[in-house]
Amino acid sequence: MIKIGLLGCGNVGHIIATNAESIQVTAVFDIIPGRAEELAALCHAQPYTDFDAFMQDDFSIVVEAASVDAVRIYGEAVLRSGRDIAVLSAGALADDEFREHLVEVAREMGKKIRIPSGAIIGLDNLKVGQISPPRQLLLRTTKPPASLGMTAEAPTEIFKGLAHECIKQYPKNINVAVALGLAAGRDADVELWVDPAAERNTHEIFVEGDFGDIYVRVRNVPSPGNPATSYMAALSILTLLKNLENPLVVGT
Ligand SMILES: NC(=O)C1=CN([C@@H]2O[C@H](COP(=O)(O)OP(=O)(O)OC[C@H]3O[C@@H](n4cnc5c(N)ncnc54)[C@H](O)[C@@H]3O)[C@@H](O)[C@H]2O)C=CC1
Ligand SMILES: O=C([O-])CC(=O)C(=O)O
Repeated sequence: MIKIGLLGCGNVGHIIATNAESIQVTAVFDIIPGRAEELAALCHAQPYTDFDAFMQDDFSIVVEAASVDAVRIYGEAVLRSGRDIAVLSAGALADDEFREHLVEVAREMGKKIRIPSGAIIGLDNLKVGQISPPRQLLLRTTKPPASLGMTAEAPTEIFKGLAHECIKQYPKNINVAVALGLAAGRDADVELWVDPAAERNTHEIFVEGDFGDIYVRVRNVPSPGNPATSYMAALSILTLLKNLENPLVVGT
């Protein structure tokens, strides 16, 4: 059974730790002590608020469900310890210099940085863009205003531009856009909307290239502990973990 160290004991951390049927969460780490202790008690793991102590525990992969900052702070140390890292806060990799360095460290150590599809669908086949670059790659995301900590009377576009700029302003809300770009091999265009009538987190993906054109709409149910995060994002990382040791690999 694969042993994981969980970095981040918030909403996604809870979903992972309490649904970990074919994986064993041995250690959990959070900057907020109460969170680490509460989650550790739920899944019979060891709680840590000190990163170096956490890294001494017994696990083969770190699952990051914390923040863009956490990836920047701890990503390299995880890889240098000889472990893979699964990254949900993919927005950290929007910074070319940081990403190239982290990838170089992973290559040097023979380890992997794994990015799940998260709150969207189809990252696997969007990778065809690495061979046949898409002319259009647009993500239109619409969320309830409260999930971004704001109010709005009507549907309002709060950002239009490139993913690597959007993630700087909304690091808790648009990691999907950066993941999309990493898959397709180019920065995605982003339109971020808030809509007071929205009950779901909707991601619409528009792609056009020599291969044809694609339109995908994902209408995600918000997760119970954090409405900004879609429930699917937690299921996606759980699925990645469940399949790590499966000899049958489905998807590009
Ligand atoms: N790639 C994707 O499709 C998606 C990515 N996300 C991202 O996943 C991450 C987790 O989401 P949630 O669990 O809903 O967030 P959350 O806010 O409920 O939980 C995050 C936890 O991580 C802890 N944390 C944050 N920074 C830390 C640090 N530097 N060191 C240690 N602990 C730290 C916090 O104290 C908190 O307990 C967020 O960054 C979110 O933006 C969320 C949805 C989709
Ligand atoms: O969960 C979502 O719908 C998207 C999200 O927050 C992110 O990409 O950071």
